[in-house]
Amino acid sequence: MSITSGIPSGIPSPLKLRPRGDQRPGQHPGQQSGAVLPNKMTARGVKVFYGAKQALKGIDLDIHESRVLALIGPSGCGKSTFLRCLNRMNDTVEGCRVEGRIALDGEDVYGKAVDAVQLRARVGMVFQKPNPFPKSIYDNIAYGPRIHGLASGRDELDEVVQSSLKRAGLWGEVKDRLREPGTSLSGGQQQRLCIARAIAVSPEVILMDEPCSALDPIATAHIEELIDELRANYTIVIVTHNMQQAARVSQRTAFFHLGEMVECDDTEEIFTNPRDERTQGYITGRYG
Ligand SMILES: Nc1ncnc2c1ncn2[C@@H]1O[C@H](COP(=O)(O)OP(=O)(O)OP(=O)(O)O)[C@@H](O)[C@H]1O
Repeated sequence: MSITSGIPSGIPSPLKLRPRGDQRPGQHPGQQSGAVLPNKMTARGVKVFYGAKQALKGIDLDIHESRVLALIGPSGCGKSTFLRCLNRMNDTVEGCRVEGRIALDGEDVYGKAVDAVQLRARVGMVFQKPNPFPKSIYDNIAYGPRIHGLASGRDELDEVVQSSLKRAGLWGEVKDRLREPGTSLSGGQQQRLCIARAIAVSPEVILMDEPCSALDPIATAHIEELIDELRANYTIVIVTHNMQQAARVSQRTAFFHLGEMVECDDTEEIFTNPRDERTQGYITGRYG
């Protein structure tokens, strides 16, 4: 499947900055121009503190259903921190405090009634470094459905394992070696295994934190194609340092800087016609 987004493969120079406040009436700064798409998740006034240090300074962002949203920005600007707020991975970080509201289908994910483990099944995560469990390829995928009671018997579990591996584009390569350790796969295959593992519990949103940074260009191309295919069924948020990758895989891009979300728009707009000079500086390589 083609993953071109209409943007040339190099990083295009921005044509000009749009004047600040050049927003359509009623449009939220984190909202895409053009057609109104349903929000799968929303963030409002999200602040994050690590002890006394503030890492996010009030993020407002809409995450549209069945789209890929890329989070870009210089190192330390808070992209991963924001990503981890979306499925409460920050709950596991000592001294981390989150304020504001994050909703999934309108429901506050930090609400008292919300079970973080269940939330993480709905909002799955793929990490920078492939991290298969020290188990067989089969058991890597079967683990989540087993603990969440998503398959009623062996046949159903086999079916979930097969369909997850197919969706992750890995079935053909591993169907005859399901009992081999997940760690016996190549790095790119391991990352697709981790994506299959996330898919196996039927998530609605998949968060990806620099999923290709440990991979070679061919494995990266495989994952990028996969991301494009997956968005038909899942909402995806990806953190990437690679602006060509953001341009290739995402429909919307949000630029973060020093704990703020500076602007979010159609990816093509961000890369050709950013509103803010900080975005322009970053995408033209002046800093970051
Ligand atoms: N566990 C932690 N404890 C203390 N400070 C942290 C922790 N995690 C992140 N930070 C700080 O929060 C800020 C944002 O970090 P974060 O990792 O979210 O940025 P990032 O944009 O994802 O960076 P990078 O692109 O380098 O991965 C940084 O100043 C970082 O040092």
